[in-house]
Amino acid sequence: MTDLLLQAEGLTKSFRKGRTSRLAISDISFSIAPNTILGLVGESGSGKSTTVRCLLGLERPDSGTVTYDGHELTAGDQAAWRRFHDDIGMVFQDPYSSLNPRMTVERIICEPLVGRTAPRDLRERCVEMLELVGLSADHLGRHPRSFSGGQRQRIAIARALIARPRLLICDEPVSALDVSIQAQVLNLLKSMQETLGLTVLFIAHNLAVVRYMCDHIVVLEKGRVAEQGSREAIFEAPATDYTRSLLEAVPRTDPELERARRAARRNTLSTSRSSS
Ligand SMILES: Nc1ncnc2c1ncn2[C@@H]1O[C@H](COP(=O)(O)OP(=O)(O)OP(=O)(O)O)[C@@H](O)[C@H]1O
Repeated sequence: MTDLLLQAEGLTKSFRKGRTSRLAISDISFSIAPNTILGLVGESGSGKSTTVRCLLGLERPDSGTVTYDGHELTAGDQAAWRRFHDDIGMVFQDPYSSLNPRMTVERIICEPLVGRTAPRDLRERCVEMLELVGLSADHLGRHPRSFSGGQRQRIAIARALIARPRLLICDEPVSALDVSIQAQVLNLLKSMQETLGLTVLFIAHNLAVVRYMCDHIVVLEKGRVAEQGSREAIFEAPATDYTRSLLEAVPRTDPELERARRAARRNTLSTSRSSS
């Protein structure tokens, strides 16, 4: 046993383009402790998806290791990969394309458990999940088209959690939603994390969202880790110009983030004064 649930160590991956090969990620290392939320943040093209694909075994890294619950997955143990995949729930960016429009809500939510749970228990579990995400048994027979974006994301969350995963991977889970309902979905994810004791890998480009959600943050820049640390460290004393530029790019509508931005500027000024 280990006190870390998931570890990436030195992940490096390049893609061939014609005769040349380009590094997508280089020497990415971080770890996630159980029952915490780790944010993976960076601009488009910074390597978030490639990192997650390597973590999930969907891409084979050129070098580096992935270790889950004390077992090194990249050593090639298929049983360890299966256990890892069984422990994962995923919530994707776009609830309009991630839910099959032809399926009822009941089928969508129950799908991960079909063949693994007695049919008579499935409905009960499905209703339990619907209620947990703020919907009800009345919604079982309906199709995704009759739900708003926020409700669809609630259905996606119920589906991701029905098999009781230990690790929830959220890939930009609110960036396709109206700003007005983003907070509701984030609150739901946060309360699910706390209630169910989940470990969460949260991928996002919006720093306001990351600040609200995450305990520990890894900032990616051009395929490398620019910096990583606790939420407080990253937001109050960012160590790199890149993180500071990401902070400055967030719209000035979030008073908490505005405070963090001012603190970061103060810290930068005092650091440059003391070093000059
Ligand atoms: N299959 C691939 N073939 C070639 N290049 C790739 C492939 N996948 C990713 N890349 C390149 O690797 C780099 C990192 O891409 P990646 O998709 O991991 O970034 P990202 O941070 O997830 O971006 P986004 O937020 O836009 O999804 C980019 O330069 C991208 O073009």
